[in-house]
Amino acid sequence: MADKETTKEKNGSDFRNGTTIDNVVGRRGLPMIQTHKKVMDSSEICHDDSSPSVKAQTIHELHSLQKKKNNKSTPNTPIRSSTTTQSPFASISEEERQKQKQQLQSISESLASLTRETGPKVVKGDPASKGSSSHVDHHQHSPLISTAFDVSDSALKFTHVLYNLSPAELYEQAIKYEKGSFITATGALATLSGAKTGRSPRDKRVVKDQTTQHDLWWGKGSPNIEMDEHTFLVNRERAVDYLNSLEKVYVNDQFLNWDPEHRIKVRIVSARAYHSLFMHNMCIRPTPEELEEFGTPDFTIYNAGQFPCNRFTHYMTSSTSIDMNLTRKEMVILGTQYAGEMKKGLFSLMHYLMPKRNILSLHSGCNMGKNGDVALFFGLSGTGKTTLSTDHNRYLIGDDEHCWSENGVSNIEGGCYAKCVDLSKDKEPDIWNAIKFGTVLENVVFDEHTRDVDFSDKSVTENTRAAYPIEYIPNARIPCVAPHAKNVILLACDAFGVLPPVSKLSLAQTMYHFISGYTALVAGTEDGIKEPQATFSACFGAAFIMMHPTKYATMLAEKMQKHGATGWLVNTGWSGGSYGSGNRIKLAYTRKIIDAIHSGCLLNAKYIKTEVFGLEIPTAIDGVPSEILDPINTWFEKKAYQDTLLKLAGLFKNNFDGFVSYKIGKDQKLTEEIVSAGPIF
Ligand SMILES: Nc1ncnc2c1ncn2[C@@H]1O[C@H](COP(=O)(O)OP(=O)(O)O)[C@@H](O)[C@H]1O
Ligand SMILES: C=C(OP(=O)(O)O)C(=O)O
Ligand SMILES: [Ca+2]
Ligand SMILES: [Mn+2]
Repeated sequence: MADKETTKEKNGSDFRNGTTIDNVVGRRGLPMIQTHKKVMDSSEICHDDSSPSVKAQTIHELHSLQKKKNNKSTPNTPIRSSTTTQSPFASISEEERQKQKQQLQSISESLASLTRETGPKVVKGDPASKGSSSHVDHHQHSPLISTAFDVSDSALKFTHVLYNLSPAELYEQAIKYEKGSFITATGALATLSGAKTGRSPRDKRVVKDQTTQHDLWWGKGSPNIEMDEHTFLVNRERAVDYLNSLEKVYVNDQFLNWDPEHRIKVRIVSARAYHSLFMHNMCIRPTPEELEEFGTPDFTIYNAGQFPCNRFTHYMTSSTSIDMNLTRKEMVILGTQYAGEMKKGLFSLMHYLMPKRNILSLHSGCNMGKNGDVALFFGLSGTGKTTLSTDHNRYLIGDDEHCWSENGVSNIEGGCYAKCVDLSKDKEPDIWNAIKFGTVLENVVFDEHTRDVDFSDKSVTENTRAAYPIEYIPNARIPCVAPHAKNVILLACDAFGVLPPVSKLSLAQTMYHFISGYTALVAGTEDGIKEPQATFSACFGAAFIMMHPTKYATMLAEKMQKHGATGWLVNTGWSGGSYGSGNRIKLAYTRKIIDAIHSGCLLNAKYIKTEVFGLEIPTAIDGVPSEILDPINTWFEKKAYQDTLLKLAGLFKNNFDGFVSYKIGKDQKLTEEIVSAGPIF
């Protein structure tokens, strides 16, 4: 290569020096046309004066000009040594040198094996780029097992760290190294999450130790399947060894919670650019100054998702394991590349940390009107939190995870994670427009040539997703904080089609439905299951809570009482029959219902009470056909409606039996009211 260039340059300079044309091109074809009459002497250079010449002497230098090195304003790009400096620290101040050294040391500590004598040799920058820095941090730490001179091959190798890369850099990494990465027509990064296209709640394990055995909810109904400390360490070692065996890992240092008083520092170590970009979008992005001062993280995720867990390991029932250790402040992911595990894993962490500070963590979306009225949207996956909180007429605070403290409501995240199946530009314009450069599009199908995404195509999965930074929604409120909630909207996607499109709830009813957490999973594509499956997920997110549901319910009741919030139950599911015979309530109608809640119109509307569930339903809402407000009107077969209603009521009752013995709030009266706020039949 170098030889060729030298030859080329030689020929060029011969010509420029005024050697006769024939001499230069003579034997190689047509003579070139001479534009300069005068034959120049050797000191003159022939060039085209119309544009200034490039300020580089060599092609190498030209390429080095293309990328501006700017450590001060963009410290979240990897620090690469320039072509002229030997060390990445050569051109920076002593203070900066120390900071960067500490950063590397901290990463080395994160990645340290617990059974060998040293942390890995970490080095910053892409191993593929020639100028990659060579600073090594061979970090010493205290091992669990102390063997005097235990030098392993892994201790001799470098692990390159790609630290807080920008979306553009991560795009390049993904496209170059991760099969299945493509740029779509609107600039999003399409990726595949591999064999797992959804969460694996049955593979989630939580370490039960002296602290957590008392703090957490264990046993029947709890999402916390126990594992012991030792097994966690076995899996941690497996993940860390896997990550260190790679040529490079991605490290994201970011924040959770927009409330500055309760901000949590998280570090995510992962093997894929897809995972790094996903978390870049989903967590709060630090400013360059904040990143410089980051220090030690409060919690670390080791995502070794491409690598399976070992089924001979105790507690493992599949090749997938998502392990949470609250005492060590670590989470390990093995055997699943579904990015949602990281986001929801951190949410579980917040469901532990925040209530300990007397802050309520919520599986809800949140938005705010022009007058400062705040609404929360609780609901399980697919019930409409993201869709309904993204409202062109209101400020978006967040779509999925929030905290409610003495200061008001704050978003935990820095991004949104929207379902994309059947996404339409007309019905959901803000989400549609957010799918652009920087957005991660998981498991979608697109045209091979035009790269237009077909959102109706479920070939890979029905759970196609878009993860984008919250500021991609034009009316997002930054910082994502809001005053106390005025309306608490419980979303249930009722596939039985018997719950009213909207009901106004008493506080006791709100608690009853919050603890029940009813929605229906539609089997649809699954073989065998012909009818919808009711799911009761306490607090509308049982998979993510860490303590007993009544802990969260008590806090919610107190906050709603204190701030005078109204509870609502909104059915975003079926009407006029169950799944299969009826239809899903039109999104346009649900939006009108939500509008009427926000505006305050619905609070003072005329109500009638339903049988069995005892729900208060309005008789009229602007823009919604009145006959659909009472579901019985929409069913052709009234008997079928009654039977289905009673069937659902029975399911509610069975589910709630598990909670009747728990006290909610300070006075016994509320508990009794809650128990009797369920269906009566
Ligand atoms: N009436 C309705 N209300 C809310 N969402 C609806 C309705 N009808 C259809 N949908 C669709 O249901 C899905 C709701 O998903 P999403 O808002 O992402 O839920 P979540 O954020 O709670 O997981 C979206 O694809 C939305 O288009
Ligand atoms: C990402 C998830 O959340 P949701 O569907 O509520 O947006 C999930 O449940 O895996
Ligand atoms: Ca969502
Ligand atoms: Mn969610």
